[in-house]
Amino acid sequence: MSRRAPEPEPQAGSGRVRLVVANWKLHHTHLEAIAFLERLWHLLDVEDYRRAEIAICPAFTALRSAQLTIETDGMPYRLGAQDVFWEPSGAYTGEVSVPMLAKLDVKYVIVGHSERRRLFGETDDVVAKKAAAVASGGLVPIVCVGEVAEERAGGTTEAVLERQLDTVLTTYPVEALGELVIAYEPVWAIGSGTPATPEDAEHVARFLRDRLARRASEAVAARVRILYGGSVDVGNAVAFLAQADIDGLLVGGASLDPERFAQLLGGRPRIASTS
Ligand SMILES: O=C(CO)COP(=O)(O)O
Repeated sequence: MSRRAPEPEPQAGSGRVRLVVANWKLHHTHLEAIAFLERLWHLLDVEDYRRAEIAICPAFTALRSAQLTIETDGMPYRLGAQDVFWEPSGAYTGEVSVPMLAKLDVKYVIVGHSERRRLFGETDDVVAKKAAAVASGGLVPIVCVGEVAEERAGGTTEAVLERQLDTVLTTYPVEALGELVIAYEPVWAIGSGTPATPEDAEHVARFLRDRLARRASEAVAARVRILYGGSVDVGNAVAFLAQADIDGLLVGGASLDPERFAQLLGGRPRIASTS
């Protein structure tokens, strides 16, 4: 099926284009990825594409198939990767580089997801190196920040976020700052079925934007897109998107099934009802 989808429109108030990202984590083979994309393309209305840019982040093994499927059918989906290494090439067995992803038409790269930090020992410095490499290579990092339950209970959420964000800003190419995407993912909300409240998430998004204004500039702070992630689903997506400083969503579990993800993107109540 070949049809043209409209470009996503900037939000009236902020001028920022909403971004909804599917992070499939360790799910879906390349065949399942193709089937998912074809089904999503069938389910979504042309109008759904005006409301948000949609990015799909499959496993590395599914990127090539996803790229071909998207290109062949002229689908409006952006491709994203879930991780990357900061060196462009070399003796780094098992790693994948930014130039390799660029050749697959990958636009976004998730860096610093809490699962990478927690399970694979990624430090703030590692996350900063990856984010800078992605931006220098002309791609857009989606930098994940977020506190664990103990930090939240101990009242150190803002200090943790500040440290995570500031480390990235220290080495990030200045000319690319406006394109940066930040995802606030409170670790306790990921996969738990207990999301942050939209008000709490907005409070943190505002905090991050203020921090960007101080560390970079007002202009950068006004352009950077801030996403919320952590137990986002059909029933709460609209409430998060209704917040002034939340420009999109980073969706895990609810992005795996095309019917569920399509409903989240365009299902009732529609995202349009927030603007
Ligand atoms: O980690 C996440 C997305 O990156 C969130 O996962 P869930 O949506 O499954 O809570």
